[in-house]
Amino acid sequence: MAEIAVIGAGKWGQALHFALSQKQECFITSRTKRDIKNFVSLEKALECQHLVIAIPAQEIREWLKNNFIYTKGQKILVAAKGIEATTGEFLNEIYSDYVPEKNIGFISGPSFAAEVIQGLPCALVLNSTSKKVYDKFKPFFPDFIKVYYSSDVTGAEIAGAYKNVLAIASGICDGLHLGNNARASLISRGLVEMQRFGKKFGAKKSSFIGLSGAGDLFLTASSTLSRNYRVGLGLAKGEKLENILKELGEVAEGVKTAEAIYKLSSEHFIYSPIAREVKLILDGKPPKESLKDLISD
Ligand SMILES: NC(=O)C1=CN([C@@H]2O[C@H](COP(=O)(O)OP(=O)(O)OC[C@H]3O[C@@H](n4cnc5c(N)ncnc54)[C@H](O)[C@@H]3O)[C@@H](O)[C@H]2O)C=CC1
Ligand SMILES: O=C(CO)COP(=O)(O)O
Repeated sequence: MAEIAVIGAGKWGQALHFALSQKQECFITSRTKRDIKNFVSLEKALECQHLVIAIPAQEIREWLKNNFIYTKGQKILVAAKGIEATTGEFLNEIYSDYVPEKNIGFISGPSFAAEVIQGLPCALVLNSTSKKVYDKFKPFFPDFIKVYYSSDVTGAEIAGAYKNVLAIASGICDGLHLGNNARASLISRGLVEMQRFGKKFGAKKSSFIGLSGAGDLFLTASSTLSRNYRVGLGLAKGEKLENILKELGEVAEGVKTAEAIYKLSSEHFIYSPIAREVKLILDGKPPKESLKDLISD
């Protein structure tokens, strides 16, 4: 029996499959059959003792409900970055109905799939309340990926999800040609904003200044390799969200996560001005107006 399988063969699932195939056989599965080495059925993948699930945040509740059978005490790694828009629940809350906390971990950190699949160097954080999950998965990773451990699941999750919203904001800023000064201000204020949001949910400050927060934010908010950043560029040009997403053809988690953060910030009275303006722009507010509102007191 193979030890490890990736579930979800999108960009990130395929990149993780490539990485995890360097030292051992790694299976991969998805809802549509793909021409990838070691592609197997879901049933076969679920027989593995170690699973990496790369299904987007907004889809995972339904997927777990309809497909997931947890009977073998498998160890699970969650690769998605997002907060469920309909409920405002974090991924660890959704998964807690299916997998015991001691057997689950969450990946965070700056890691464009397009670079990982070329074997370029990368550093990730494996976040779990149980270090045993890290100890189990770490040996599976190839030499080009350095994997750190953190127990701050909430901090990593919030950082990974929030940076997607800030990447949209940064794309808007660059799309409006506001300059490097404006983008640097936006990113640094965004870092403070996500930290403030995280504090409300018990996240550790250190997660936001490390790889999971600043690392992933700096990456995503300054590169056209980021889908979320590209959504921002499109919005700044006045393109319709629907058309931007159609053209993208891949998930941009920041879109729905902006809704989730807006909801949670309203319920918990958290000051989240950048995420709020991103949500309003996604709902149709002209980006230039948002900017005025952001810089005026
Ligand atoms: N692409 C990247 O560089 C990185 C992506 N991530 C995160 O990983 C997650 C997945 O992203 P990508 O693979 O890049 O997106 P993608 O858009 O390339 O692929 C998404 C995959 O999820 C599958 N999927 C969607 N709905 C499904 C459902 N209801 N049931 C079963 N499968 C379903 C799709 O078939 C597709 O294979 C996202 O949360 C993203 O934020 C995290 C780090 C890096
Ligand atoms: O999370 C990512 C890199 O760490 C990928 O970001 P995008 O989904 O914006 O492409």
